[in-house]
Amino acid sequence: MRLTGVGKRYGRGGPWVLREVELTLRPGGPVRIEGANGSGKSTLLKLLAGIERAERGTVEAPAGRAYVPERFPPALPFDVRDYLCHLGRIRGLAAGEARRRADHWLERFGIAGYAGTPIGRLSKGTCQKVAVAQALLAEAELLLLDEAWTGLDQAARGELDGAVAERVAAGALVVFVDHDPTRLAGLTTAVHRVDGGTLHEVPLPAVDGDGPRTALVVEAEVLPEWLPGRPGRKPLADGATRLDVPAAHSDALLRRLLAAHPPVHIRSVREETP
Ligand SMILES: Nc1ncnc2c1ncn2[C@@H]1O[C@H](COP(=O)(O)OP(=O)(O)OP(=O)(O)O)[C@@H](O)[C@H]1O
Repeated sequence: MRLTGVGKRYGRGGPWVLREVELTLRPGGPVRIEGANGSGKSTLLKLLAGIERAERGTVEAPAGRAYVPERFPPALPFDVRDYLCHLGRIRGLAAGEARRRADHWLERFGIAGYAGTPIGRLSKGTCQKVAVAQALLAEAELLLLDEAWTGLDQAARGELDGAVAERVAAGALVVFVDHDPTRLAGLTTAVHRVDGGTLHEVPLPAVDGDGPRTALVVEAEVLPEWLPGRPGRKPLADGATRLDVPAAHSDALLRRLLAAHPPVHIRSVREETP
């Protein structure tokens, strides 16, 4: 995915929100876009999603794109499951598969009980879960998340973290905006900052190495290349691998390992205080 010399402004004669933006992204890990309020992060994601058009330059992005907007329009004349199935069909899924995926994501986000509820009657957080589900259901090559965690309860935030790790493991490119600097820390492979209308790559924040750590002994044919917390990996004499991460990343790491294909057998998990 590549942006070359991209310029964007809203309306003729309006100020340029983005100027001469150059960006090349490859699958490998989630990419964070950061910047102050109003700097142009959502605008950049809309360009990548194909929702806004650049006045200058070119945007090359895969056709298979899914997007969670910062504001999801809740006044849609659909029940939750019908809406998800409808979007699945638009994205080329057969009716049965669209329904299977809709039910899968409703279940994972704990909102199966709302399948028959009109979207306009949902609470804000439940509506956000639907917004996230519609994007995940597509299994798109490019997944764009604009503050998608905002308003989700803790369990759903964890589900979304896990879903991002699964998309990355499947070879998708994930680009996200979030004001929490620890969001997907350890999994993120690049950070780009929007400032003064242009984009600069910034160094990845260090994963904290001084606090408590978690050591896991796992057995697997192949371990996923990207793991939350960027764990140290030490092969053991009996063929198992010892993974070592800051304890703050252990839940995300466990979730990722439990969702791995081929499966990973977790032999032991131990907290270690320095
Ligand atoms: N549809 C629009 N019409 C006119 N101006 C717009 C429109 N959308 C965004 N802008 C302007 O473009 C600039 C960048 O907005 P954008 O929403 O991309 O910023 P952001 O970095 O995502 O902000 P935040 O962190 O507050 O979500 C702002 O000055 C905003 O007012």
